[in-house]
Amino acid sequence: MTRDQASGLRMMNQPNNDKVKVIAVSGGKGGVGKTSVSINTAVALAEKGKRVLVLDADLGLANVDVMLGIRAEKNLSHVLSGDAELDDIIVREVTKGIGIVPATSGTQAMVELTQAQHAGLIRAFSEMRTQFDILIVDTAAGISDMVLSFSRASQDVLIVVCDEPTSITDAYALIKILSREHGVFHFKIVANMVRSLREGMELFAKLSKVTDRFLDVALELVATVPFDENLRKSVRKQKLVVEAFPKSPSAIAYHGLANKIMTWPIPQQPGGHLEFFVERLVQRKPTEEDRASE
Ligand SMILES: Nc1ncnc2c1ncn2[C@@H]1O[C@H](COP(=O)(O)OP(=O)(O)OP(=O)(O)O)[C@@H](O)[C@H]1O
Repeated sequence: MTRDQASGLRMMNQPNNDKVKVIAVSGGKGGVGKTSVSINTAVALAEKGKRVLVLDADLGLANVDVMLGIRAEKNLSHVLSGDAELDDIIVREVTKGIGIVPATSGTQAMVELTQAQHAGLIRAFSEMRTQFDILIVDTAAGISDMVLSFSRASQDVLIVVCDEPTSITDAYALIKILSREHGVFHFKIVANMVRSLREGMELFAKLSKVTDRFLDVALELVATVPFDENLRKSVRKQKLVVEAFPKSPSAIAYHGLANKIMTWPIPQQPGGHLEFFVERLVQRKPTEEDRASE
């Protein structure tokens, strides 16, 4: 770590960034509902008085853009190159209490960031003036280094699954690589697009059966989101279901998840969790060369 990075991390010992909870939303497979979970839960948390930042680590702002009819001129890549500050790229017009950090363009892996970009990322977080309580990271599909870095760095990892063989196998592959190579052993499962609570529990049981058999991990079912036509209807209105149809089954489920999140412990280490998050985010996996020089 360079001197710049270390001093950037020390700067995070400020009340501004104290006690931030960081949650990654992953899933392995695309289209399982990660963005819907991230953004609706963020709004539900905001309605309960939390200040929430959603870091869109998916490709572009495509999903959120389409969902909400917003367009971002600058994104995380401008922050990494030093052309913008995090505070300046946050999209705030979505709904009161939440801000969105648009994704970096392309799929550049966090582990492939240059030294200057590493320092830029740490500086960007440490200098952030925006105050928030919860950071939700909406990761991309797949098991790219970027997805792994964000999941490894977060305090809680939510895995969204639906009842399709490919969703279950992709979620399993993600859990396997996170546990075997990145030291993540606890996963909070969201069963999405299910027809009943029972179907949600069966889906969770299917996934747990394989993880129990082959991996040393702990899974917890934290939400069952019903299949809900209102979700698609609200997208057509460029609104979120929690706002457009607050009494619909999925909105109730997102609120239930938000209530649970409010009970999860907040990190107590000095500087809150943001320092830890950024430190882990930019950590490289040791290379053969590193090992040889040890
Ligand atoms: N519970 C649900 N009921 C019905 N439709 C849903 C539900 N959850 C998500 N969807 C729909 O499924 C589609 C994919 O959802 P979403 O974009 O949230 O998934 P994603 O995992 O973020 O996808 P991607 O990997 O492409 O970013 C959207 O059209 C969304 O409206």
